[in-house]
Amino acid sequence: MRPFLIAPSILSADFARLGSDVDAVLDAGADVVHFDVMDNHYVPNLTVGPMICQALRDYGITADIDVHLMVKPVDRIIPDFAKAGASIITFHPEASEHIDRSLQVIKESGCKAGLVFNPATPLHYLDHVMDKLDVILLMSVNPGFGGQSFIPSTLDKLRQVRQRIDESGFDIRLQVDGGVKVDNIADIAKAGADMFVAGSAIFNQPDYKAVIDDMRSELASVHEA
Ligand SMILES: O=C(CO)[C@@H](O)[C@H](O)COP(=O)(O)O
Repeated sequence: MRPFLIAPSILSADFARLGSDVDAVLDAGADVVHFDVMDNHYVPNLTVGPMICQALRDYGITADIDVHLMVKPVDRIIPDFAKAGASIITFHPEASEHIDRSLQVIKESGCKAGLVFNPATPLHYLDHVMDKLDVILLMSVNPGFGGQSFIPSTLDKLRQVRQRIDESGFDIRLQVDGGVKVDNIADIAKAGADMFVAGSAIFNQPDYKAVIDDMRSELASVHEA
């Protein structure tokens, strides 16, 4: 099994000092920066664009930046994020007119590509694109806001996607996002996730390292089992 990755969501970071807050969470042991892009159209909230991604790179952030596009339309913003330093770009299939083309635009921009499934989005969108995916992200809350509770039916959906990935033989990360905490991360990992996005659970605590260490101990018990 591949190493588990912890990806703090900047949605819960301190935007007034974003560079140093992202630096702090990486120093505390996070692996990847999860960058939530909301457009007040596809989701009812508005966050950040490519300029802020570029600002993090200019500040000196070298970790992978995982851009989760909650925007519609999808394609025209992809090259801007790639130029701004994105490492991974994921989008919601129902927000794209041409899923295969959006994946191709991401790959041609030099980034890893992924599809994101809301709690009620069916998995059939995976049917013809497994060979083009580096990441599958299952939302365990409805997108738009941090601090919501994990939707338990996500565990079954994770098991289904884990089986599809294993049967496909492709090298695809299975990411989960929403309500991920120290006390549920082990169950989420047992269901098949290997990349964990957590916003409020990390950024709302004073000691980021303590939370990330606790998450890693929970995850270690899954590897050992
Ligand atoms: O994309 C989203 C919400 O749309 C997430 O990344 C949240 O930001 C996760 O926040 P927590 O549930 O971990 O607080």
